[in-house]
Amino acid sequence: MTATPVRDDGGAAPWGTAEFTERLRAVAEDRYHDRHPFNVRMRQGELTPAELRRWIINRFHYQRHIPVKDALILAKFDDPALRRAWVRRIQDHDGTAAGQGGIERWLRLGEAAGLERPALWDTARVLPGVRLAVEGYVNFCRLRPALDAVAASLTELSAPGLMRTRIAAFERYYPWIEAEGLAYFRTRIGQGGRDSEEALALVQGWARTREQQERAVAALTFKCEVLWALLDAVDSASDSLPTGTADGVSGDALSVVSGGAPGDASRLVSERVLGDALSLVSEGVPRDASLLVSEHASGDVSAFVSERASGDASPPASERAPEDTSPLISESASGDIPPGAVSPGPSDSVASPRVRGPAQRRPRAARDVAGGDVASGASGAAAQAGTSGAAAQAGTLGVSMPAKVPARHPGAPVQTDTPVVPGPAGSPP
Ligand SMILES: O=C(O)c1cc(C(=O)O)c2c(n1)C(=O)C(=O)c1cc(C(=O)O)[nH]c1-2
Repeated sequence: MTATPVRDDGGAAPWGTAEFTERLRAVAEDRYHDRHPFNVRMRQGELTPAELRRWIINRFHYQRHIPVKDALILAKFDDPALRRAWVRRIQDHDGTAAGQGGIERWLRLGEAAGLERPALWDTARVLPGVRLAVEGYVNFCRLRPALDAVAASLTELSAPGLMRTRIAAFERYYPWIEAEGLAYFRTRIGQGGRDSEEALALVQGWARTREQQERAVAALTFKCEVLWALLDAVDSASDSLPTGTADGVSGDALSVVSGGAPGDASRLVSERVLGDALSLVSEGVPRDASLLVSEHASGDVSAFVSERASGDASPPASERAPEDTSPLISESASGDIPPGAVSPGPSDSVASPRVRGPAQRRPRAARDVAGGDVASGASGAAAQAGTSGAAAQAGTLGVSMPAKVPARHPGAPVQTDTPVVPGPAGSPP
């Protein structure tokens, strides 16, 4: 790395492309979840069938939200060529017809491991920490500028190598998982390599100032922490712990927290819901990045929240979805009500986890911030918010609903319009 040149205005000069790229790759190398003890045990053949099934169920929650976050990113692009390129990611996961795509392949992985499809679709079985990590990522991509959201996807630079190792480990140590179940991982080797190289080119082109480059590095660091936190939750799960609570509640809380929603919005939510948790979480958000959210999102968010706070903007009850309309409910509704999933799947027996020291489980950045504490604080808030009678209402509509349907906290912000950005040839997002 070179010494930092200083511009005339006192700001640091941008890194050259090679140094910027090296810094991004260094983040992935230092903090990627291939180093997480759960992944280490997976590749060493040490996971029990119950642990692997727990991972498959919880990772599915991540998988099913990838196209959701990609749709949020797509909506930021003004350039048709860029949208055409990005929409392929959604198709990779959703397929272009029923029975295709990555989500389908992950469901088949579940079946190959003895899990019925409803067990994967059932969000009530998702661990609270996994729910928070995934919603943190989705909301990061919802609230941040395109540069940050695309940079966050750069963990995929490291994914193909992990896939190859995982396939070899599954074939060697977990032969009880039928071989065709590994199609998901095989397909991702090519897709992940292509996606990450495309995303890297975009980020290199967009991040022209040092500040933008640092934002990209911070976004990638955040994403590594998302993946790490997800595995922490899976690794430390125990039969005695409850699984997830209301999707919308925890998600809305986290959208404020991880997205760094500014001004009125964070004050309102922190007073009403999060209390100390908010201050803990905001420590975990890269500082530079949260400043940027304020730049881009503050107007929209505060306008919305003050409307909500005054009460004037609430739609009449007849216009509301059961209990309340939450972007997070609708975001995950497609999965909550999967085609043909009328009942929860069989319960997977989850083996008692091994006990490990907490310090062992997180990369440096995650140990230094309060992510774990926040997760429990935010999920506690979520749990208090309760559930609704939406299932009963949905019954009258002839659709199956999960037993628990989340209520959204009235003070939580909804989706904000992030600025639409031009393609690579335009000015940076
Ligand atoms: O199994 C893994 O370790 C792993 C990691 C990642 C990643 O690095 O974000 C992704 C995936 N898998 C994956 O399957 C996938 O579709 C994917 C999309 C993205 C993304 O951020 O856009 N990451 C990943």
